[in-house]
Amino acid sequence: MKDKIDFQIENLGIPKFKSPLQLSTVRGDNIFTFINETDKLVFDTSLESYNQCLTNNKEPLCLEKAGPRQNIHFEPKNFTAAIVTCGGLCPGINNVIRGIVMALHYFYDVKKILGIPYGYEGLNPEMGHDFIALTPDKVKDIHQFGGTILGSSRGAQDVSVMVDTLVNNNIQMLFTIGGDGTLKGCNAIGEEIKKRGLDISVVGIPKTIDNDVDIIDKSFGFETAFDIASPILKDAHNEAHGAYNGISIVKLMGRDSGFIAASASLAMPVVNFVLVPEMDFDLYGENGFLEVLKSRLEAKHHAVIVVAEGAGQHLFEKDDIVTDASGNVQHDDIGLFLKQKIKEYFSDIFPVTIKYIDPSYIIRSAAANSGDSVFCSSLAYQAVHGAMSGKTKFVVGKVNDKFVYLPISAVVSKRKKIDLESGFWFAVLQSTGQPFSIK
Ligand SMILES: Nc1ncnc2c1ncn2[C@@H]1O[C@H](COP(=O)(O)OP(=O)(O)OP(=O)(O)O)[C@@H](O)[C@H]1O
Ligand SMILES: O=P(O)(O)OC[C@H]1O[C@](O)(CO)[C@@H](O)[C@@H]1O
Ligand SMILES: [Mg+2]
Repeated sequence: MKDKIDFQIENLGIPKFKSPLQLSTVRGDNIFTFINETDKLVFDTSLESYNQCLTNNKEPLCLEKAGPRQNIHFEPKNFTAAIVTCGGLCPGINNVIRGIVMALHYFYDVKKILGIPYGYEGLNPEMGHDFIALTPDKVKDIHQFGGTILGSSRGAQDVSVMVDTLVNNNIQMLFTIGGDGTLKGCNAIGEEIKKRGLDISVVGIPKTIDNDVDIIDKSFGFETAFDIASPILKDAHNEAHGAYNGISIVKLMGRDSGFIAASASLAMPVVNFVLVPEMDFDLYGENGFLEVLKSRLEAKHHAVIVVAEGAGQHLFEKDDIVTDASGNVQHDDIGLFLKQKIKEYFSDIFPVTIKYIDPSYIIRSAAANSGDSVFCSSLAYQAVHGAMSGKTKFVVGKVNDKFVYLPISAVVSKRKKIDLESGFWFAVLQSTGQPFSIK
């Protein structure tokens, strides 16, 4: 049975230089072994899928294992690498920058590394931002801080101008740290490079607290974001509990996917209702949210509601769609809307006390927690190994808990959303006790 590699990564050429890494080529010598290009991982590990492959005499869909290769494409010392960070902030960006610089410098002897300031904007010379020279000394302490030392931005830039900038500055490797938009931008830059026949590798390291990048297990920063959100839910519970028929509403980020709201609520099981963009809930009617909330208050006299910012958008009457500079839809404020509707509904039923909490940017501007810090440096090292071997237009991430390389195109074709039929969402329903459907 031969592997079918649908997740095939493009390569700039056959790697012809020997890696400077002193690794092993055989198992059993207690030294890490180079990854062979034929080392693959099966994507769907279920027995059902395996049996289907056998029955249909088909090859399983495989993934490229991440890690250092024995032969590399770029001659160490001889080139310039660059790093850019785009989109919203996210815990761990500085850890990834640090990891990339350290790996390039110490593993591969790459001495010229440039930081591109303020996102893709920094690749447009007309903006007048100066590049930042990145050295181990410059980045050694940055993992302690949230944000990005390079700055970020949203908004479209001319891909051709950005590629001109790479060429004019002899940049042969570009690491882009960002969400779906950044990754699409990275792919577009990679396509333009290919069109021009240039020898430049572009890499994406998926960053988003929303955890909405498809296929990968999780994006870095997501875990820290819900880690910061969960103690806030405990405080919200104290507030709700402190009043007879007290209600706390906490709005958490999550533009189109409710992973932060759901995970924070699982981490702090004091939440009674989690409302996410993936749900199509109603406010009114016998099984509508307000009636379900009333039953909860009659039984327990307090309630904690966590709502993701993208939830309930179907409840607004919209005249026109507002977008940010990158074209992302800006949602109506579901938190304040719910507060108002709850107030109105209970005004002639019984008195309620409502506390509204919006932690907003606090959950994404902090430094990475320990778990994310470990994850970020591994992502950075794997990204460097892949780029050095000449792979391009790829992202690094974990799938089935293993580091792999995936074509950017595979992860940006759709957003990852909570599957309402999954065990994950069932766990949320078990933890909160909210009805399976609020209609
Ligand atoms: N299809 C595309 N082609 C080229 N560039 C793009 C594309 N989509 C987005 N970009 C650019 O990528 C950058 C970041 O995009 P965006 O603001 O959507 O953030 P993001 O990377 O998705 O991060 P976040 O998770 O914070 O939304 C912007 O400069 C945007 O113009
Ligand atoms: O206000 P900004 O910086 O445009 O970003 C807000 C958005 O960014 C995110 O945090 C994703 O990065 C979303 O959850 C949120 O909607
Ligand atoms: Mg985005």
